[in-house]
Parts: sequence; C-alpha cells; structure tokens
Amino acid sequence: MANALHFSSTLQAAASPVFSKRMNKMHCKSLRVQTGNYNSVAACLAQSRSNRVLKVSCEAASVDVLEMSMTNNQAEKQLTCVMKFGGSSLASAERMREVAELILSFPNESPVIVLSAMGKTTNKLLLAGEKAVSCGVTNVDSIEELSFIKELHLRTAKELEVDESVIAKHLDELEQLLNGIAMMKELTPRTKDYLVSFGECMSTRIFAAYMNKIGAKARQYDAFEIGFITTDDFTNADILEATYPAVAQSLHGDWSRDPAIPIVTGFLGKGWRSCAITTLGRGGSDLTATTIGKALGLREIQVWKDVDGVLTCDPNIYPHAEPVPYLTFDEAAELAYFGAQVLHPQSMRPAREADIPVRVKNSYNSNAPGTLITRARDMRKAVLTSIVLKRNVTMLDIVSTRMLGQYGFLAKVFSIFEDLGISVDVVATSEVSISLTLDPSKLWCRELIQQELDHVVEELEKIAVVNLLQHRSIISLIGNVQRSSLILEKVFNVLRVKGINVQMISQGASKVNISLIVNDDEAEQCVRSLHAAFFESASLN
Ligand SMILES: Nc1ncnc2c1ncn2[C@@H]1O[C@H](COP(=O)(O)OP(=O)(O)O)[C@@H](O)[C@H]1O
Ligand SMILES: N[C@@H](CC(=O)OP(=O)(O)O)C(=O)O
Repeated sequence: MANALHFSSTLQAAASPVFSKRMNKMHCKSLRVQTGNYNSVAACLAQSRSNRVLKVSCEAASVDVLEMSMTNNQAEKQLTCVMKFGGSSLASAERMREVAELILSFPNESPVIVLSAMGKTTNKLLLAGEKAVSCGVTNVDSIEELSFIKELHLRTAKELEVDESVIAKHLDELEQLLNGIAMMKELTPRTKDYLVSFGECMSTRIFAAYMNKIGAKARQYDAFEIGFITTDDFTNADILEATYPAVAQSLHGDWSRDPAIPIVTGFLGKGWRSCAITTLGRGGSDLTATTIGKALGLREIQVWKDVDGVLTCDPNIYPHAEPVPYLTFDEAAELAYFGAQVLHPQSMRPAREADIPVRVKNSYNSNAPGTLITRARDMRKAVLTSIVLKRNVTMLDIVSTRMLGQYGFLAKVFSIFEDLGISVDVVATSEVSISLTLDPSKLWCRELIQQELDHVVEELEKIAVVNLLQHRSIISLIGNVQRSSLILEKVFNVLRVKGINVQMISQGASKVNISLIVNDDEAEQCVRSLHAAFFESASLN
C-alpha cells in the first residue's frame, strides 16, 4: 500500500495522526515497533532522517525500533542534480562539516556529490612520487609529503569522529606504492595516476562516513568501479561514450534499490584497454560532475569553488575581478580551454550535449548568486565577458618556400603536428605563411619536448622557413565577437598607450573569442590594463 504506515497495534492506536504527519516528513514508509512510547520513537526518527533502514535498540525502558524504510515518495524521488566540491572547498574537517551542512540545506534536492581530493593533496602526492624516485627504499617513510598526507587525513577523520579504518587500507597501500616507486626508481604516467587516485579515494570515504554519522545516508563510489571508462592516455584521459549508460545504470540502480546520497570520486576513470586507473587531467572533477549530469539526465550541475563564480579575470592577476552572472557553454568552454583554471577545459562538453545548466557557486559564500552557464543568453548588451591568460606558449612562424601549392602546404604543416601528436591552439594564415601556437599543457608534460620541438622544426624546414618563438602568452578576450570592432578599438588603444606589440591575432572561427599573442613578461600587465579599460570604466559594458 503506497505510503502506508505499519505500526504495532498499540502504538498505532496511541499515536496515529500526529505521528504519521511526522513520519511523512521523515520520509518513513514502514515501521515496526515492539515496545515504547511515541516521544522516543519520534526522537529516533528525527535522528535517522534519511536512513532507509534503521535498527535501533534502546534500553527496554524506552523503545525498540526494528525496522524503518522510506516513503514511496522518497524512494520514487529521482536524483536531481550534481554538486561538485573541489579541493579548495575541502581543505579540512571544518570545511567538510560546512560542505555537509550546505548539501543538507537543500532538502528538496537529491544530489549526486562529486568530490576532489582534500586541499593540496594531489600536488603533495605527485611531489611524494617524485621524491620516491630518488630517495631510496629505506627513506620513503621520511618523505615529508607522505607524512603530511597521512596526518591530514587521519586528523580529519578524527575531528569528524569517523573511524579511521575507512582510510587505513589506503594509507598503507599508498606507502607500499611509494616503496615500489623507490625500488623501480621511476614514476610512469600510469603510476602517477594510480598515485594521485589516493586523494579522491580517501576524501570521499571520509566524507561519506561523516554523512552517515550525522544521519544523512550516503554511499561512497570509486568512479573507476562504476563505469567511468576512458582512453588510456594516462594523466590526461578522455571519457568514452560507454561511460554514460554504465554510470547511469550503476547510480540509478543503487538509488532505486536503496536510496543513499552517492559520493563519487572526481577526476578518476578506468582505461578501457589497460583497466588501470586513469585521470582526466588536472581539475578533472569538473568533468566528472558534468559527465554524471549527462549520464543521469539531471536538472542542474553545480560546481562549488572558492570564488563567487567565474570572474572577469583570474583573481590572482587582478584581485578585484568581478563575478560574471551568465555565460553560454561556448563562452565557458573557450574560457576554460584558454586557461581559466576555474573550469576544466573539457568539462562543458557533456553539459552542452545534454543541455544541462551548470552553476558555478562559492562554497564559502553560498548566498552569492554565482555564474549560470546555459546554451544561450541575451547577448544584446554583451561586449566583453572575461579576459583569460595562458602563459608559456610556444609560437611558430612558418613561411612557405613555395615548394608546395597553398593547400598542400597547409596540409603538410598540420600532418606534421598530427604525426607528432601535438595540439595547436591559435592559428593565423596567409597565402604563404602560417603562425600558430602549441598547447602548452600537452607540450610541457612530455619529457622529450626539446627533441620533439627540434624534430618539428626539422620536418617543417623541408618546406618552409621556420621561426620558433618561446615564452609567449595568449590573451583571450571572451565575449560577443559580433562587436569585435568595438572590442578591438579599445584593446588597441590600451596596448598603444602601454607600448605593447601584438605578435599575432586570431578571431574568425570562434564566435566568442579573440586571441592576442604577446610576450610572457608583458602579459599580466596587459590583462590588468585591459580589465581596467573594459570593466572599470563606465564607457563600455
Ligand atoms: N576567470 C576566473 N574566474 C574564477 N576563478 C579563476 C579564474 N581564473 C582563475 N581562477 C582561479 O580558479 C580557482 C578555482 O578553481 P580550482 O582551484 O580548480 O577550484 P576547485 O579546487 O574548487 O575545483 C580560483 O580560486 C581562482 O584563483
Ligand atoms: N584533485 C585533482 C582533481 C580536481 O578536480 O581537483 P580540483 O577540483 O580541486 O581542481 C586536481 O587537483 O587536479
């Protein structure tokens, strides 16, 4: 019977109307009570909140609740949104408490929670791995970063009063892994991914245990066990299509059998050939969140950060950057791709494909409206939305020696990059020349970079004169490119006054981004001046 309450006959007679009202509020479907009085049962229920099955044996004097399950309403309630909390939101036990409170302050939501590693754990794990390569097996236990990680996680568990056994196995395994690295004297990309996975595996276990402790039933998931299937590109893997149905089946299946807030590791996946743990690139938990949003067809994806949303520029460059209230998926994707650390470069793809709004919020200031990212927005008044800086870019000027026709020339240039697996960011071409920049994130993580660059130049020199220019920056102006004349007029005014020469400019293909290339050492100043011109003077925007 839907929403029926099953009491022992005595209690039913004694408590019916008031009690059933409370029961509904607690999402209780059935309850068997042996002995006891109404007040203590209600107290137990209040504590149990979202627990589906509760077994409480109190002393004979009060009550013995044997079983309780949720209302059909609750069981039928679907998962509604994703809430992702990054390392910046999870730095300590105190922060975890606040995040739990924040999640529970939305009683109408049934969220999937995605968590990154605590604070600076990922960086520390990578450093510990690098030290293990050269420190010798006997010295692993004195690696400072290992002690830091152990201490942080054990202290957090202790302060949250959850049993440290939830992470004990992982801490042991982590030390063993570092011993293995010390013995092998090498840290491969595959081992790096296994190494950093400990961060997310531990933060989610501690958090899920804490949620359960406070009576909010939660279930921990390792993404690599629930269908996050990726390419085998360790440290920068791509999510494969098979992920969506697999994740949906796993999370929906468990939820409909036995509802509990899913707490999922961000950032991690499983390589489809290797079956080893992979990672989605730094900041990849944003992508985990949007992937889950698409897989489950959720209403909204929330990414909770330590800033009031996406800002008009990196606050580390200019502290008075302002939140941007609305963005389109295209704008957010360009912004992320061209270096705004606030979002993972690939994270907008699943959200855009499934047309699910993404909200960027501040976990330290939940009342701030944040940024809402959707398919379209009113662009009538929009000029410039945000300024993004990507540093340490390598630029190539390639001038044809006319050994090939124009189309043969372009094809040859790009086939060289394809063969070497190097991605190109910004391109500008003329009939006989091409200027382009190489994606630094793909470039500098490769050990053989100088040889590879030499090889690129060598190959290109067969058909062109090549000039390799390093230490450049891309400044991306994200906004309404329909108004490019207005934007460029203002940009060049600023740059002329500052005496800065733009070495390349690209608009064209992207409808939301104009890219300028300048020297690295002029770039920050340039961003600050452009910010002042566009966002702090009343004349535009
Ligand atoms: N345009 C921008 N808007 C907002 N934050 C930015 C921007 N550019 C860089 N950031 C930086 O991104 C940080 C948030 O991203 P991140 O550290 O990855 O958060 P989390 O760990 O919560 O996922 C901010 O603290 C800020 O310093
Ligand atoms: N912990 C990983 C993944 C991640 O997404 O982190 P964050 O959400 O803190 O950016 C990293 O540091 O890259």
